[in-house]
Amino acid sequence: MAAGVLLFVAVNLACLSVSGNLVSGERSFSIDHKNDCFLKDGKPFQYISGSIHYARIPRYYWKDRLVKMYMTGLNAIQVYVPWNFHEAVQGVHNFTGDQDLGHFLDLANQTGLLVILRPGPYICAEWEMGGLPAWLLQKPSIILRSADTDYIQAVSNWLAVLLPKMKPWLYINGGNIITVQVENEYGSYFACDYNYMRHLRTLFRLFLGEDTVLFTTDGNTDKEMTCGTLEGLYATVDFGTDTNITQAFSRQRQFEPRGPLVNSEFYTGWLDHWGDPHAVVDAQKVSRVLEEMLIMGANVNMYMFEGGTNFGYWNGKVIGFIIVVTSYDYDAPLSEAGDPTEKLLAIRDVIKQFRDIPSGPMPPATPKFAYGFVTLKKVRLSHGLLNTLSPLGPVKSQYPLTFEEMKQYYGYMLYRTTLPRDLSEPTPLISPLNGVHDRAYVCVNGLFQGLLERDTVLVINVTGQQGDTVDILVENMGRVNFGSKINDYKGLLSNLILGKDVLSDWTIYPLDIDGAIAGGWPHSDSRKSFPVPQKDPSVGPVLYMGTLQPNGLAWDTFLKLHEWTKGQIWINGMNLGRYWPARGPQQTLYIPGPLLSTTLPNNITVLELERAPAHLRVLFMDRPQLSTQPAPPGDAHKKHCISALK
Ligand SMILES: CCCC/N=C1\SC[C@@H]2[C@H](O)[C@H](O)[C@@H](O)CN12
Repeated sequence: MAAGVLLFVAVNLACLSVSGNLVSGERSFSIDHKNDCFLKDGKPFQYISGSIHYARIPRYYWKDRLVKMYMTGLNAIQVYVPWNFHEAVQGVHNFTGDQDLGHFLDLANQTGLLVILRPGPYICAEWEMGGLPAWLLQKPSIILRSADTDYIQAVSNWLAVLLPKMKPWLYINGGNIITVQVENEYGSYFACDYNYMRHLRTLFRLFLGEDTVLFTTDGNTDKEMTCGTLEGLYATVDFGTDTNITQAFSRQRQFEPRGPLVNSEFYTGWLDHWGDPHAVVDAQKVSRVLEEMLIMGANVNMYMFEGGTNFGYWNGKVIGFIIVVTSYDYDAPLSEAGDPTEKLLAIRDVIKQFRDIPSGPMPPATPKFAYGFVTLKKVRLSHGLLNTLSPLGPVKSQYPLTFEEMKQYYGYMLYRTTLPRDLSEPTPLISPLNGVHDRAYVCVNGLFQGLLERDTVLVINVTGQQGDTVDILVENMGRVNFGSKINDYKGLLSNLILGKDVLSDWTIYPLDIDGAIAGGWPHSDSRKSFPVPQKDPSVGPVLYMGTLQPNGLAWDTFLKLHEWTKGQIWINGMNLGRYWPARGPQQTLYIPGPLLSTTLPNNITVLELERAPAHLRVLFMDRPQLSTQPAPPGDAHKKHCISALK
């Protein structure tokens, strides 16, 4: 063992012998700067924690995942609170159903798990806009994550709702929250605004009291730690399996000469972007590095332990057109569907060396079912369709308006105008300022002409006659969640040029597809409307529908859209997220069993944006496929199904 590690080990073993002098029965959680450890009720405490995001798991499965984490030997979980998940509309707060954070914390408490809470207000997390609500962008010049007065006002209003709500769950108040993080890797952000961090510290202290352990997390570089840390907030670091542990903790010691060693995000896997290979991290490497840190007496949170899914439009992205996929499996110890893996087994074997593992069997993988093929059909176009999808009606504007200007923040927007002249020859349609955010599907008189894609496809050719209807469906693929470009406006941010003409006189339809589907459309479309003759556009944006007949089972399943291209899918009104098998690596979408009905037909709606296969079939499988490379034959899928755990 390297000398450096021995030094850390010696210092931290001291912590194991100490015991604080507390009034018996008094609850406390604090930092012992003399013996370099946490103290829980006056006794040395080392947390072995895992990240789990309730916003990425249906409420029904929260307990299942938490029990599996407890049975692995964890004594704590780390939880992000996505601001935009709870305040989608400014001033309207939702803490019910899948947003019921209090219920999640109670389940963790009942399961015997302490909580490391990370309320941000920014959280990164490969989550839409890093958890910040898009309505903040109503102020075009807002400087997010700074002392910008409008941003600070919105943050203060949000934390004045959230933090008092969290106070009863503080460990010192009888709950299970032991530490609370302020902001998130702030040192990696350009602003480096100490007034902002001081304001947050004031709010957290105001609402959570002086006794709560507040901390920060940053990458282990000097610049990051310099801008991300603040007096009164305990500085911690994050790093993965390829980082030198001694160097990383030495960096923490530069800022916290005494106190517990903490790796707040030990990466057990990694995230996927559309078009990249599926990321995996070797299980043996994870368990070896974990063991080294625990031997040093370090406190470790494994990021992720249970990743889950970016349902709906919740995925994030990095700058440009590098977009996080729908699955947040993260190659984590618990799979996206909550199945224990070999990696979990290896981690559990390590933890056994440091603390007693709960007796009893590991709960098995939830049952999966291959419901088989369902053949879809096109949704009948009708004159009333736009009234259904855009009930508030269109907005007319000489030049395009953004999603934010239209006060629609997610999904799709239809921009309609007419051809200013005859285009007998293919004529370039360009977005000169790369202003298509993020993809635009261009149709003329209902016929698909091509697509423009941010950063990559900036010109297509168009033909038609003067007066033809030009429909441009613009897709918001998720907002930047990391770095300086998180002011990620969506829609047509600049004019489109067709030949020599600037296209103008737009009719803009905010599309509430989710609302229409939640209202039963298109399966209950009883409207006596006259179908519009379809020029059979087998390419371009087309809606499809179908039904998965009930079979008495509501088991988890995975939907494969083989030979479909790219789109969005809803089942029984739930937006399952984006699919893009043509780009990969993800090939299947996770469908939680509780979403399905055991007795009623399960309604499927698909918005295919580019091209559907002739067979119009989708396949419900009993195993995921997260890589473009098909899973090897045999029991490879059992990589995710260790049901034999003792
Ligand atoms: C090189 C960019 C590093 C950005 N930080 C990342 S990528 C995966 C994780 C999660 O986003 C997590 O929310 C961040 O705190 C740290 N991290």
